[in-house]
Amino acid sequence: MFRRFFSYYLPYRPLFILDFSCAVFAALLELGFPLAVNYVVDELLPLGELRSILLACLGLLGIYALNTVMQYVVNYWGHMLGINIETDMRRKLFEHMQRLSFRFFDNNKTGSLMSRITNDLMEIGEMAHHGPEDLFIAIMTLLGAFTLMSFIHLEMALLIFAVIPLLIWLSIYFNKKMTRAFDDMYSSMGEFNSRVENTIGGIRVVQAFSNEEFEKQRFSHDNGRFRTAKLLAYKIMSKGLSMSYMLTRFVSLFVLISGAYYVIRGELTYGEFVGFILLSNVFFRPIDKINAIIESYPKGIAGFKRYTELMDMEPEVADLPGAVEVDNLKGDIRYRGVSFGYGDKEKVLHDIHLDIRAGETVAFVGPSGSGKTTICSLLPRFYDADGGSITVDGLDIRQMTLSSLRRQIGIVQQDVFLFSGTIRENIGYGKLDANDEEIWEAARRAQLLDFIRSQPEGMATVIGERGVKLSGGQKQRLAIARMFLKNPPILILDEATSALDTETEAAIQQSLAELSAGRTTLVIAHRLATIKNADRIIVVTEKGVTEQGRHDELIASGGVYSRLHAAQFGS
Ligand SMILES: Nc1ncnc2c1ncn2[C@@H]1O[C@H](COP(=O)(O)OP(=O)(O)OP(=O)(O)O)[C@@H](O)[C@H]1O
Repeated sequence: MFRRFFSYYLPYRPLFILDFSCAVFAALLELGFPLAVNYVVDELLPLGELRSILLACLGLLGIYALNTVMQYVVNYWGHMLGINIETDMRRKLFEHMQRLSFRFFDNNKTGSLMSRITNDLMEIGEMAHHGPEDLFIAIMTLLGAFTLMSFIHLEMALLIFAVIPLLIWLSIYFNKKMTRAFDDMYSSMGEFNSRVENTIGGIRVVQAFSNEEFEKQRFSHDNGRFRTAKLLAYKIMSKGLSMSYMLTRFVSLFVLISGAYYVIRGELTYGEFVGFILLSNVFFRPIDKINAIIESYPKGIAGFKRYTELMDMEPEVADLPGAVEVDNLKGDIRYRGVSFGYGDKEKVLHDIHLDIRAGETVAFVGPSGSGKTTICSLLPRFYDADGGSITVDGLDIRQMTLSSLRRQIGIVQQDVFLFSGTIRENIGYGKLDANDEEIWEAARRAQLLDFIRSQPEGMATVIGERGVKLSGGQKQRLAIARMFLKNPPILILDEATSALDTETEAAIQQSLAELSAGRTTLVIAHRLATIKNADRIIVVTEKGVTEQGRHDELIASGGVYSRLHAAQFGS
């Protein structure tokens, strides 16, 4: 894992070297200061010459000034190193998430994924800056201070050094406990974010059901759990910090008493005594640093573990080696013996055989949950079939690159998802490099012109989050305009007009008819009235495809379709 972590430093070698060398230099200057004081007290003070003392102090001022610059570099450029690494990781994670398949998003909550991209990575960034550098400097200062102290008085130095194993043991002990506590804290933070995301996203449902009280209680339960997890982590941390503080202060006291003893016995000069005290402070400073690392390290490691878990997750649906780019497909679709199930649950599709000719409009009907949507989801490879094959124009869809296949298929979903932004941006999502003329043309064909012109801001009208400021019909038209712009040879219309009133529906049906002209169109419908004119109706039940044919033929055959029709319209 460490190797993997350090690989993120590679692009920033010069920055790392700069930061590291400044930090080492600053640490050396820190060590030099007690020696200088020792010299001033023992050599210059007895001479009684203020001038040379002032000169020496001027030298010290120089050391301080230099150190100030070093500190700035370490703080600013060092953090820049951490921020760069954090930014790279965030970009990689985001890019990786874009590749992950539908099933992954079916099983993971949005809030918890967001928490990984934001909080976790912030902690990793802190660790990336402080971790290796601070550890190295801490060890270096510790050994440097010890060497200098042992030159002054070996016995005292050895006694102080004896405390180190105890401090390190304390660190390791608390570190382990804290890693676990922070792991829990981040898991509950993910859960907590999911809850917030869900409730705020669904606030309209909450208010419509007057369930605010219920949501408040659920929220405060999760909030409480998060608080407990966080408190536990900080309790462990505080115990560790207090123990090591107490220990270091004991040692300082010990230095004072034993130093005074040796001065009285004449084994130590005043200057050496002062130098020793200052050095013992320098000696313990790295321990504070180590404690700081102990605080950030488990958080960073917990975050990095969660990060690598996600990064190691391979997309279930991906390009096969040698997959080809396809373009201008005609849309001749064949399903051969296709079976599919979501996870460990019972299979939804068994041995599906379908032949859809290029340019044909077929409508899938059947009882709810029979698998109509699932059949269509396999075509753009949102999920891969477990068995059998699907071909378009004679080529297996697994032999095509995912992106080129999906460019050939347009989907108008039941629940149109619009991004917060302007009308123009949302139509333009169908073809990112579309010019104004193309966008206006798409809007015209989707019969959106009157609406756009009635808005004071026109195309620049902001439609609110997920398009809340639009009516159901306007959202549908926007989705249709997007499709005109994308202009794919294959279309999937998922219940596209089920939520609209009769008049709007008729108008939208007209746009849809225009949209589907010349394209292979798969319609998933419940409203049998809207699909009478389909070239073919395919009836899907739990048993698979049970009937297919034109409306009149299916009514005449007296099967499932005629019963569904009778149920909707009366016989
Ligand atoms: N993402 C999913 N994860 C797990 N199970 C799913 C998922 N999507 C659908 N299912 C299940 O698969 C079965 C078929 O669902 P599908 O949406 O294909 O049916 P449908 O015929 O389109 O239904 P409807 O007409 O109600 O939209 C259902 O039992 C459903 O519970």
